Amino acid sequence: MTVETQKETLSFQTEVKQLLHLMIHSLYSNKEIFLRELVSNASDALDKLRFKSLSQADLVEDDAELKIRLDFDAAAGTITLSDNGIGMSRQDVIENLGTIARSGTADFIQNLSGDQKKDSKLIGQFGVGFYSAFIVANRVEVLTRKAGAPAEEGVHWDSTGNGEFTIGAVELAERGTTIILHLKDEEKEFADGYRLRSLIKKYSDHISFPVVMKSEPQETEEGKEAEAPQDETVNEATALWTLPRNEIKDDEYKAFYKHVAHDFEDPLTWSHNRVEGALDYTSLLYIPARAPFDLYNRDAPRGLKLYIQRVFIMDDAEQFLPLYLRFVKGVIDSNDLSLNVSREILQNDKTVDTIRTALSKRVLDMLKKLAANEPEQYQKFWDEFGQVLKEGPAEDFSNKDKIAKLLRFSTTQTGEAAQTVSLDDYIGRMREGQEKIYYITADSHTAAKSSPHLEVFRKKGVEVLILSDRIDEWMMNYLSEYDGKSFQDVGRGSLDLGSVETEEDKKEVEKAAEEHKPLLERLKKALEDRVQDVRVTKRLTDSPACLVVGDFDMGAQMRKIMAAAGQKVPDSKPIFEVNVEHPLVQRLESADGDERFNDLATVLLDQATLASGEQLEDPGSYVTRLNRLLLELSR
Ligand SMILES: Nc1ncnc2c1ncn2[C@@H]1O[C@H](COP(=O)(O)OP(=O)(O)OP(=O)(O)O)[C@@H](O)[C@H]1O
Repeated sequence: MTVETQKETLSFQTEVKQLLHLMIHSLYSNKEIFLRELVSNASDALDKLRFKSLSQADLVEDDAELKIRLDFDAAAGTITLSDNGIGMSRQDVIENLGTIARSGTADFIQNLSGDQKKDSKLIGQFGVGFYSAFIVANRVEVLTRKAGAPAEEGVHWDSTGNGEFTIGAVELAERGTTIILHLKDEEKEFADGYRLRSLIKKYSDHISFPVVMKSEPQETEEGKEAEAPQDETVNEATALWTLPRNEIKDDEYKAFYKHVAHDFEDPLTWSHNRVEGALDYTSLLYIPARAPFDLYNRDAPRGLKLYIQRVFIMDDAEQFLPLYLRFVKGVIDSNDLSLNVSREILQNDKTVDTIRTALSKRVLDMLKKLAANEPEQYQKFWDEFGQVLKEGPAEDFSNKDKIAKLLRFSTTQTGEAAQTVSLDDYIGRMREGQEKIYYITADSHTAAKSSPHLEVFRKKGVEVLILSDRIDEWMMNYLSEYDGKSFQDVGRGSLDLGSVETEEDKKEVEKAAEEHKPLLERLKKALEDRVQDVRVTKRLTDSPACLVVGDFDMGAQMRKIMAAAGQKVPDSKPIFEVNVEHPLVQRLESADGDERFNDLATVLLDQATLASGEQLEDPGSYVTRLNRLLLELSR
């Protein structure tokens, strides 16, 4: 290295400091992953150079053999990893190795608990990357020169990982990046040929580029001169997805996933397919075990790594999968697209549309298989990504039945908030004579579980799906039936229990409505500003009254979503249903004086509103009325 000029000391962004601290402390038991991360970065840098050189052939200069070099010095306790890839400019280095650009990072870090065991799992949501070098090194140097830049634009970055780094200009004869790890005393064992070889084999065997090391010195016979160590490629260096499936071991699939996804946990499952015929492409799709922290940020990077004829084209090619499958990671390698595609071209390309349709089906089939063969693993998937899959019926109407099969619900039968019941399970347990799939929506599982709307279902032993995720009511707008059975919101319209309800039940309600007509009329008049109708309920056994949404009116959850989005919410009043068997309603019937009747009726309506999880427009009046009634009672 020549004399360093333009040297300055800069501070890491706060988030980097926090991440470094977290990484060093929580990934300690996985420390060997540093090598995979650095090799993955080197491989990405080579991919990027190869791509750029398609349009700028002179970028590769006279150094066209793309490779990664790994050296070590046991005496000095250093490991050196070099690539002749795209390299970085001074500005690139400051941005890439001093900051984290992903939005939401600060919030993510804020939410860490400080409990190393828990946090080490969470870091999987982040991806580890370059900073993992500091797990084993107490000083890291980076020497890099951007492809195409002159030798004097080399950059030297140097840091002990303690909040600051220095950056200076040096002359570098070759393009690309060299990373020198000065190992901590207790990690010096990594500066060993066998150890490094085995780590490369284990984690980076099937990346697309050769990893070259010097051969180990041979034992020599006395008197003979030792042969000088030779360069040798220590990995297979054939991109994994290009191999036939039967030649790939599960461990190799898993290692490759970690390389592609920068994840340190195994994937839940994968699907590797070669399609030939009208279209010719290979896909290798993985389902991760853990959601990234920014899964719900719809602008966060997502998508597959796109290769065309084995040449890397871009990361995060989101056009190959619909948004509701944005958790899928992997590679698509097409022989039909032109090497000079851009994101804009991909957006309007028929071939891409066809591939997206096929890949969506493939992912759904892969999930179906996982659910059938490894239900516990599927449950893990659901807990992490279920909410995203719920966007599916709206986004991908043609696959809505397949998606519906994959949904999992909490129900009145399980009594727990965990979503574990499939629609097939539900149908398998339907009561004789039950024709519909019943569900309830509410803001929270607790509110849904104690909703008065469930009373008659409990009495009749009919299971009800409990939907309390924000997206649920919206999703149900797109699911009208499953397996020939229609869905019925138990809080909407007139209740149809099919033949679970006897003729007698029906007659009784009709009779009650007739008998209590004057009460219903009086209630309607008293509450006409707030309800569209008053009727005798079939829903309640224990509660005096409840609110029902009209068949074509918007439910409470949707109203809230629309209001939060600043949209105008259509005006509609609920239907008020009363349980004429209930003593409070009977008392209402015998109430004399309009004031007392109105008080009691309004209190019942307010209570029904509260029980449906809504807030009262005028809570103060509710309290005043209730107190007045309580005082009367104690008189
Ligand atoms: N060997 C390299 N050559 C060129 N650029 C590199 C190299 N290593 C890292 N970089 C640059 O530094 C950036 C940050 O690397 P880092 O490993 O921290 O994150 P990442 O690879 O982008 O994401 P993650 O590893 O979290 O998926 C990379 O995106 C890349 O631009």
